[in-house]
Amino acid sequence: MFVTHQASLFDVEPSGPTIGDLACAITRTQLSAGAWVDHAPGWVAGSEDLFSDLVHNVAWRSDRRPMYDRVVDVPRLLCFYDAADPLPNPLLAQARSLLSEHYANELGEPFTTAGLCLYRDGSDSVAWHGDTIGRSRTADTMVAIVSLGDARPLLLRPRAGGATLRFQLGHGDLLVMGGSCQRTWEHAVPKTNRAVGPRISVQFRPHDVR
Ligand SMILES: O=C(O)CCC(=O)C(=O)O
Ligand SMILES: [Fe+2]
Repeated sequence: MFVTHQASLFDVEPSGPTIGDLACAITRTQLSAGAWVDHAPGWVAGSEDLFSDLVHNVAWRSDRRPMYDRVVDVPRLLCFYDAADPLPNPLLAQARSLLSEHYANELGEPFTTAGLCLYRDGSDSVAWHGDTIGRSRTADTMVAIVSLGDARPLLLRPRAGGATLRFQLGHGDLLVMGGSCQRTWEHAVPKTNRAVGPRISVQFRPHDVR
């Protein structure tokens, strides 16, 4: 495989990965315009095994997209699992069920799809955007992100202008964007010159939200 990753000393559990109790772990930050973020650092403990399973066994593909007068590689590898597709590791199915259960009342529907991104190094990134394809263009919803591998900052900024928030995400952390967040805020994972190892982001979304 093309990526190398050094296991974090703090992240290797002899018993393998385990998922924590969401109710105790989450801190909510209320944002402007009806948006919010929930953050649970280290939600998946011992996530190193899960990370290395996904790095090696997911059918990662690179996407290309038009930019100005050229077609360029999207700077990260991707794999998308629709609601009916089996997830590549049982822990992801468990995470999705726990998230669906925890947010059932507030979200009113389960998380169904899983989008996986692999940031191979600091030159992989995602530019400022909201996940506004589908119902999230017009309605409140949630996008739940589980981060594995090396930490990278996920930035959030209000579309109306204002200060940028920064969440350093990796090593089993959970971040959930909710309310109007996809419409009224944008998020990004910027490139960095720092030496960073690979990171995997798993995004769980409800039906017809991308
Ligand atoms: O890397 C992340 O956690 C964010 C990915 C993202 O925003 C997206 O794929 O829509
Ligand atoms: Fe996104």
